[in-house]
Amino acid sequence: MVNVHCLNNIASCGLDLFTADYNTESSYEDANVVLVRSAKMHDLDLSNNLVAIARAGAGVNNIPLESCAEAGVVVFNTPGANANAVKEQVLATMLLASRDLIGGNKWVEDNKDDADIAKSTEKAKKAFAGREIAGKKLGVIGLGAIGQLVANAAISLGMEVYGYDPYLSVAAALNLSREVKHVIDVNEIYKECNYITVHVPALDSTKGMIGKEAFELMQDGTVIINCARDVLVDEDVIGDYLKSGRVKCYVTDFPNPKTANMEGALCFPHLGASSAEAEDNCAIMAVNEVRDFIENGNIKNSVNYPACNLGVCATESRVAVCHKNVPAVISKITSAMGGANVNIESMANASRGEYAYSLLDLDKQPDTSIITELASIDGVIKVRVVK
Ligand SMILES: NC(=O)C1=CN([C@@H]2O[C@H](COP(=O)(O)OP(=O)(O)OC[C@H]3O[C@@H](n4cnc5c(N)ncnc54)[C@H](O)[C@@H]3O)[C@@H](O)[C@H]2O)C=CC1
Ligand SMILES: O=C(O)CCC(=O)C(=O)O
Repeated sequence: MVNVHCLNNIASCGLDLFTADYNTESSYEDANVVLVRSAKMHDLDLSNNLVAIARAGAGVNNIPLESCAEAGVVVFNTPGANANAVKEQVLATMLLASRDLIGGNKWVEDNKDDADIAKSTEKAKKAFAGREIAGKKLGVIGLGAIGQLVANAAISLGMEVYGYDPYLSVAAALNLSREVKHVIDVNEIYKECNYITVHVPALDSTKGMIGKEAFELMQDGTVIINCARDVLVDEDVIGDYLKSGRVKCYVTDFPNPKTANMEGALCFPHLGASSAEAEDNCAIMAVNEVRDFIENGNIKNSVNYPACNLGVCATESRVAVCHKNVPAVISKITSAMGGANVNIESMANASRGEYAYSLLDLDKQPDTSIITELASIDGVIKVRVVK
């Protein structure tokens, strides 16, 4: 039985994909697999039972990736599975920041008992007039799964779009409308754009990336949309720029005591991925990744171990080894197998930074003494008999 613990609500259409070999009611302590959305895992212990964590979503800043790698816990995410939901949220908030639909709706709510509301409407509405987004310039910082969808959608809405992503993947580049102006200096976006939306991961290198220097370059009345993570924008200084009018509106999906009380901030309670479709997509992708890992040892969409795939095991046994990416580990593994007269029928190995992963298909079941021997090799982190 494989024990699964869900730290957050995971859509049932995903959990339903687990067969009777999985117990989805496990405690965290007994879990072999953890499914998570935004729950913070940095202060949780990583038990020896744990082999995989799947983030049903994109951002993994709530998971201690390095400690997991060091403990042989493979962490997955679900790239692109919630991107359309966030794209739609960005478009909606761009419109809300341009047309005072929220103020107008509140006015109706406040005047709902006025028998003459139809007449007063025509007088009141001028207070809620706004501007159109067509013809305006949008800067998209980060052209991954979400950024590219936002950029393309904004083009179809008649905006002029600037995109910035120094690590743009070939796949993302191919999906991007040719009308998006790809800039190599992010300052061009700060100087030129009326709307700026950020879609990068929260990393040490991206924290505070939209700060004083960026605000100083912007035009008066700039709208900033942050549906990525609060730490990307310097929220200690943005209040001053909202007061001065340099920034007209700061949309954030990550309210905190500072922004929730900030005039000019339009805050939402982390709703970007909260659509039924995104929740289903993420749950299905996460469970499929976990099942392929547990049942076949294959790794796809990990954020701390390399991709590695040997398909479905057709030999007597398969062993998976998480290890350090250092010399001689693989030769020691193969000689331990040879010494025990176990033949390696096929093998896959891949590395990612300091860590590596090997899958070995064997002609016979290795006995426990070989597994113990493998586990004791210097540089080996975790050994799992997959079949
Ligand atoms: N509000 C919400 O509910 C959601 C928020 N997110 C957030 O959005 C972020 C982006 O999500 P995806 O587009 O799915 O991820 P992604 O991994 O597909 O795209 C991220 C892009 O950022 C680029 N990038 C990295 N550093 C950069 C830098 N310094 N400057 C410019 N570009 C840089 C990468 O090259 C990549 O193309 C996630 O990391 C997460 O924090 C994601 C989904 C839902
Ligand atoms: O699961 C959620 O609602 C949060 C989604 C998110 O922030 C992400 O995928 O990075």
